[in-house]
Amino acid sequence: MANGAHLLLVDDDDDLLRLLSMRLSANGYRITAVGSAEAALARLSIELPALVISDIRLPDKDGMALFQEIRSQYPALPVILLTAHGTIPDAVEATTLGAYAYLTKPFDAKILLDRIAQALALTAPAATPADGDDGWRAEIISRSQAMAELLAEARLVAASDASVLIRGESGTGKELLARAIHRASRRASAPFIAVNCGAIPEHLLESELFGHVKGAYTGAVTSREGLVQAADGGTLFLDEIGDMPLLLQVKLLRVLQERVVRQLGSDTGRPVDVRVLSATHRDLDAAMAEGQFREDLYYRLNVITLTLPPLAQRREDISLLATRFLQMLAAKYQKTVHGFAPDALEALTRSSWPGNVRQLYNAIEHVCALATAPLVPLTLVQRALRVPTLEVLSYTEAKTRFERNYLVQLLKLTDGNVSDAARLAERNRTEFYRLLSKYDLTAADFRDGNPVADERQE
Ligand SMILES: Nc1ncnc2c1ncn2[C@@H]1O[C@H](COP(=O)(O)OP(=O)(O)OP(=O)(O)O)[C@@H](O)[C@H]1O
Repeated sequence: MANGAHLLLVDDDDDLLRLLSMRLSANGYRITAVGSAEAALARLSIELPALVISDIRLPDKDGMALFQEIRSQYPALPVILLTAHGTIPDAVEATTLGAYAYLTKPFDAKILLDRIAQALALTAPAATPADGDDGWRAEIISRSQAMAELLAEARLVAASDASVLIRGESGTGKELLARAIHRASRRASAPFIAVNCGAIPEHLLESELFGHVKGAYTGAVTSREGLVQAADGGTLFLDEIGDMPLLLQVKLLRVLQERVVRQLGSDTGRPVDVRVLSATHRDLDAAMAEGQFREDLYYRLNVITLTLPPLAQRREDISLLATRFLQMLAAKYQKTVHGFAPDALEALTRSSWPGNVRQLYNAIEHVCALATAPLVPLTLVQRALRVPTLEVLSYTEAKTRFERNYLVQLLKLTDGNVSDAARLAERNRTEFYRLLSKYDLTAADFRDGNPVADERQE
């Protein structure tokens, strides 16, 4: 749906301008229509639209010059160019400079509507809750329906004191969500203590969680309060709970049931009031079936489950996350990078992201470090995604590369034994040697320090 998005139309053809305005208004857009580049720049300085649709040929300032000015002054503003046949090369060049798309006149209104919707979807702002009270989730960047629903649920859950199990693949933002729940809860002003149960060795985890008294074990030279106690009044976040050793699971369960912590080596317990949030990327049902995770603890921790969808299932979030991360990193590294070229953003959106938001952040950090222009091009994104760029080789070059690789593979496979390699290639030795010398390959280089007896060049 158009949702009343504001579009600026720029064309010196009055009839087209009128027709387009009617069509787009009928589709729910708010339209400002102007007949020249100067008028367009004036409008932009008054009110920034969500998108500009501009003819490439304009009377005063050329449409291309207008486009370039928009690029430099408002780099995040998407532009769709309209072109007649004579100006197609300019339009193609404009897309390499960051125009979202170009359409050749006469164009199909349906295609224009599709392009507008796509461009707006890539650049739409993050959803802001209607009550404006979004401080609790300020760190969570999202605009997908899936995340909006999850956050609405999290907000409700936060008001209760129920234990919450947050599930989701690694890097989906489980800890971020736990912090947000804490911030939205009545415990917000008390501590939020995060413990990564998978990262602390078993023998240390117990004393980290419950604390110890002086002399409880060799090396316990002073008494120490545990993390459960430190979270008193607040929230204890047990990350990677699926990695908690069975023995500690029993002890944790007892603390949660009795609401009393006993330091290692002490006989007396101290009352504690904590809300427990836990997270796992492991399949706890399978862990329970295998006897690796206690069922009673599972039910105590899992009063409510929230599941963070993998990034690939909320692709609408990708361009927003990427753009925000780029802005944050550009500021951090003091680089002049404003945004992504449309095809670069599309490549990011289409990628599979098995490492989820963490992997996306790392990719953007890579891109930001290597960026040399204000608009990140597709090639740089492909590099960060480790997608090989399509290299068009001549037939001869492609054949040469193939032959060289083929010979190298054969020599590796046979440890440099030319007789065996020639046999596999179904060529005689003389011919095989000729091929090797054509590519400057020496069989001896593939032998493991032991020259093969019968391999002497003929
Ligand atoms: N929606 C989001 N908005 C902004 N940053 C995010 C979002 N989701 C995740 N991140 C960032 O991605 C990184 C990974 O997030 P987080 O540590 O919360 O994931 P996790 O699911 O707990 O990972 P793991 O299972 O590996 O512990 C963090 O740097 C976090 O700030």
